[in-house]
Amino acid sequence: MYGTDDTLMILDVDLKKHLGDFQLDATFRVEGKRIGLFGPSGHGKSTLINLLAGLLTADNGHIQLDGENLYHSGSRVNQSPKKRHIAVVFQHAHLFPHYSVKGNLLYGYNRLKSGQHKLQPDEVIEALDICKLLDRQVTSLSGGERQRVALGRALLASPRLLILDEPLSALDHSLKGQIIPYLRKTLSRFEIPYVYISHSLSEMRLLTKEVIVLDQGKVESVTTAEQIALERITKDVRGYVNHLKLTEPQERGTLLAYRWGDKELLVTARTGRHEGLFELSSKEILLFKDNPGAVSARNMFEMPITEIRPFEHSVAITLGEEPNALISQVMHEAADELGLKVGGTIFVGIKASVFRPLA
Ligand SMILES: Nc1ncnc2c1ncn2[C@@H]1O[C@H](COP(=O)(O)OP(=O)(O)OP(=O)(O)O)[C@@H](O)[C@H]1O
Repeated sequence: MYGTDDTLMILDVDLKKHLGDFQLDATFRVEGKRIGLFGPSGHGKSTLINLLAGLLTADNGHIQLDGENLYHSGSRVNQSPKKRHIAVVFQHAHLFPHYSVKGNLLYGYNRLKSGQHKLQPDEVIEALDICKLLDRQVTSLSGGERQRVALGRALLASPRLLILDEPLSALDHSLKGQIIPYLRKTLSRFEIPYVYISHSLSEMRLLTKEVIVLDQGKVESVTTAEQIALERITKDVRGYVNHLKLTEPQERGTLLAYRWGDKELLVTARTGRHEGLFELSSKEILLFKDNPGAVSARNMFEMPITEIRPFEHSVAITLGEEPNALISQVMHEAADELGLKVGGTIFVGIKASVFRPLA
């Protein structure tokens, strides 16, 4: 997790909306500034955010943002989208084709009254690394560049709430990997609260804190992406995916060595000297009761056991403390044989080849 929580947004929603055969019946109250809206396709995420932004009107209910009614059917309040000051970045960046990148970026900014500008163009342009694109026509941009410009335009409109509606889903895997760091950096730097919509749990974990889970038009829970990931540990073939931030590699023969807390991790160089986030599945962390001596795993440490959580078919074991904690998983029988205890220690083996760069 990153950023501070000093500008929390309170969003209180109770909405009903009938669309053909679909019924949205969403009730939740969430406090935070990095909110996720998560759920399978067709379960009402876009309908809900269109209602929040005022692009669609509910049958009845209310939307309160920081105590102010944006919509309240009982009191006949229904603020226009413009008055709500909510900016939306859609899946396909809807840029104005007849304006340059600069023209697009400044579109909302130039329409604000003085005193309404929360952010300045230079800082947004720098954070999104789009300085070299300013004079380009938007029709010549790549998908990732278009999304960065769309995000910059939305931020410069100084909204009270930013909605990101699956902003990465139209991009291929490697472009996603490139744009996620910009999103993380930009969204954590500027104090604009946002709602991030996706059906990717990985994006939810990297970009949000509180998560509203929609299921068939209803709010199933308000939770965190970490909690969802943990609960899926036995259902997901990849188990629980640990994210490790590794920088400044040193060469160690054919491997790369990264400093990780007080330890050194040896990693196979798959994509050169990658710096940033790496993924490591809970299934790829082997546990040993005693030091096994010579093994093929290049990484072998003794780590403290800080939490043990039993799930249906396996047990999740947290090793070490944040920001260098890892979650491993073993079957219940193995957990018994290993004699795991919170406060005890265990030997941990990880092959150098199992770390995957996120980009
Ligand atoms: N105007 C409409 N008339 C009838 N049904 C609609 C209308 N708009 C949306 N729906 C239906 O409402 C349901 C919810 O749609 P919505 O777009 O909100 O889902 P979603 O969770 O955003 O899905 P996705 O992740 O695929 O974007 C779907 O079954 C959709 O077909």
